[in-house]
Amino acid sequence: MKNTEILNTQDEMDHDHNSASQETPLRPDAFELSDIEKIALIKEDVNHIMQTLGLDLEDDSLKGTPNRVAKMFVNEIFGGLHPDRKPKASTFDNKYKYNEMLVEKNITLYSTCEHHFLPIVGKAHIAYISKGTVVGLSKMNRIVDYYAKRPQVQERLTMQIVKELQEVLGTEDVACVIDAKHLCVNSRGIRDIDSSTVTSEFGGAFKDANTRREFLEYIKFDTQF
Ligand SMILES: Nc1nc2c(ncn2[C@@H]2O[C@H](COP(=O)(O)OP(=O)(O)OP(=O)(O)O)[C@@H](O)[C@H]2O)c(=O)[nH]1
Ligand SMILES: [Zn+2]
Repeated sequence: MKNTEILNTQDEMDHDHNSASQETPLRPDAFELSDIEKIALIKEDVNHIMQTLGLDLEDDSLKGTPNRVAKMFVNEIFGGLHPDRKPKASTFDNKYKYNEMLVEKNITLYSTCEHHFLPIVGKAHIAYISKGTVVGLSKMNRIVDYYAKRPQVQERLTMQIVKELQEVLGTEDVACVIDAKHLCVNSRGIRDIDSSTVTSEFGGAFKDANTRREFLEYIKFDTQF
């Protein structure tokens, strides 16, 4: 049986949406250097780590690694640190007058644990109930991807996704559940390959038990095409 660690942010965390705990901790000078300058500095740092480990940086296969890791950090796995990369979420009037919940489920999630810089891999499920505005479906996947591309803890990631969609949609009625594997738990340390972590954030109408249950029922659908 799957051993699932439940971290229910709804019950256990502070719900003040302006609280600093939701913000990724960044220094005030975080964006003073350009991406190109950051890549050059990180390349030197990775070079230093590899030298310390005793690796031969003249080796054909290793010599490009410092540059590859630096580019990957700045442009890919930590690319979501830069606010310029926040996806523009195109919204529309709810002219269809669709007033039920909309669920975008099984959104593939790749993030990085901020404690060990190891991958977090999982699925995010989002629901909202329109108060007059709708958002393009793919924008929900893009918002997940943007906040995932940071050093993260799963609790903060879940809350950041909900807060962003609440702002974009102009409603509190947004929920997110994430089920993810942390390689820092699965592949090192305790090395429990089967455990995964579930977090949830239920805003507005989703605090109601029936509405929440409806969302949780939909995400159980085993959609095959
Ligand atoms: N709450 C929370 N904890 C996380 C997350 N990702 C990793 N962790 C945990 O952060 C903790 C860091 O604990 P430390 O004791 O400083 O790290 P460690 O010595 O490497 O611990 P072990 O993993 O137990 O070997 C570990 O228990 C991780 O499992 C996350 O998204 N949320
Ligand atoms: Zn970790």
